[in-house]
Amino acid sequence: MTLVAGIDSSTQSCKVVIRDLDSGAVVRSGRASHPSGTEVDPEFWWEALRTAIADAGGLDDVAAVSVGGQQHGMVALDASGRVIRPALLWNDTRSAQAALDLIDEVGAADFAERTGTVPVASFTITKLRWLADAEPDNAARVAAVALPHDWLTWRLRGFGPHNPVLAELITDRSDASGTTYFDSSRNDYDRALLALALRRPTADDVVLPAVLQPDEFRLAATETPGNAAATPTTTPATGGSTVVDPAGTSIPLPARIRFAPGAGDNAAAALGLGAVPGDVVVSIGTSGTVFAVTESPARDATGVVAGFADAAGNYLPLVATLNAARILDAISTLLDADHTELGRLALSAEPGSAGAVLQPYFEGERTPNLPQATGTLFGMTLASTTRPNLARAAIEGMLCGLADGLDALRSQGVVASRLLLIGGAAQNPAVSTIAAQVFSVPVVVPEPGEYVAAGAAAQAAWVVTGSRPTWPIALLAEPAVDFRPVIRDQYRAVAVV
Ligand SMILES: Nc1ncnc2c1ncn2[C@@H]1O[C@H](COP(=O)(O)OP(=O)(O)O)[C@@H](O)[C@H]1O
Ligand SMILES: O=C(CO)[C@@H](O)[C@H](O)COP(=O)(O)O
Repeated sequence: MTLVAGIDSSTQSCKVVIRDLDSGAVVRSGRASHPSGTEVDPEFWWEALRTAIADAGGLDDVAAVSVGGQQHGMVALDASGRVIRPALLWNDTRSAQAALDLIDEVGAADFAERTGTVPVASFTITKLRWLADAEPDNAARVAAVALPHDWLTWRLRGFGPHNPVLAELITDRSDASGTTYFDSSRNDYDRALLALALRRPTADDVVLPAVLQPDEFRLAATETPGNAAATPTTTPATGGSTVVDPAGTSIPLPARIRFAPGAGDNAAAALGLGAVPGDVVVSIGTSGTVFAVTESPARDATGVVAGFADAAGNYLPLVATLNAARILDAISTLLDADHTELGRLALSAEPGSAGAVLQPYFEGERTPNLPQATGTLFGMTLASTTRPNLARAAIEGMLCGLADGLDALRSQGVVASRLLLIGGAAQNPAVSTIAAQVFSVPVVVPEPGEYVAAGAAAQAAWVVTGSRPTWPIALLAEPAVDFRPVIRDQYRAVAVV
């Protein structure tokens, strides 16, 4: 049996799945938590990755591995391969003004034309401009910029401060397209935009990860000519090699293990689900995302739809919200209920929550672009202010933001024949039931699973066989369309945009 490993280094945790290459069956898995906060030292991700790999029984019998991860986070490295400051994550809104400044300087239409996307605070380019303005000494030291999955792949291969070969950073089109200094039509970086962000005359000397094709791979540092700083040793049990890290953080890896390019988490999920044109994926994790695989790029000059690339050579127009599963976490805590009880309460209320409407901008919002916003509960009356209505209003408000996202995708020509609901909160039956009331498209809930890690595992399989695997997807539920216009009508009536 040939095994491949897929990793999802997401906002809240790191998940590892080991799959059988032929059938796609999950053979074993592991996970570990990430610290909370919108600014995180990448060493915590590395530590969580090591823990999750150990929890999954190690990688010493896998043929290939690939890392998917949260998009956009700024991992700035100096010339000695050290992380200059904690990474700013996709949900850190401090670069909102930097986004406005860059749009002023470049123009929204030009940004959309050159990169597919108009920047908001989430995107890497705005974080680099924030660094240049707020921490110029740190900005002056930037020798390379990586994304979370690029940096983890580099570390896993045996590079790092102990072996700082910046030129060995690798990535893929999907994650590169989330920087807003990459043009996924030309498959090349826009270094003029990068220089503008860093306030430098040129950024030609800044190392950016090499963008690999889906069937391209790299080997470990010990097996990469000219990069032998990490001394090879032999692992007796497997006859393989160990990537030695003087900091004592080695992960045993088999000889000749292949490292696939990795991907942004949403593109990896699309791959893991086998999404095809006509499928729209709604992911409800820390972020809420709505996206689709398309054959041509989106270029939305209004900035609502991000014109990303996918991980298989197509495109991935996407709308993201900052407020998704954690709204349900917060309301569960408020109601002193666990997720199961929250769902039970929500389903005991009527569609429309008796007029209660939760606009869930608890962490500011990205879509609509309101980084300073806060959440608001509208429609409080003696009749509506009950635990069931509040539980339902939380789910309805969260889903209405995503339904607006689907409308925006459609305005870019995306066809929605069915909607695949994934992510931590999709496991709640109340979420899928209410989704069938909010979206006027058939909803399909795949079996609970780590679809980002599944997509990364598919990338790993791809670099072993040379072609994309077709692994089956089991469905958990297909709730009948039960569209209740009252939910979106009420939400629209209170909309702050
Ligand atoms: N049954 C459930 N109902 C509602 N929320 C849930 C449920 N199970 C998990 N979650 C929430 O889903 C989130 C984790 O989802 P995940 O997709 O792994 O997030 P991320 O990829 O952003 O790290 C957490 O906020 C968790 O509390
Ligand atoms: O910013 C985006 C997409 O543009 C987010 O989707 C991040 O990629 C984080 O994803 P999760 O950790 O919430 O799954």
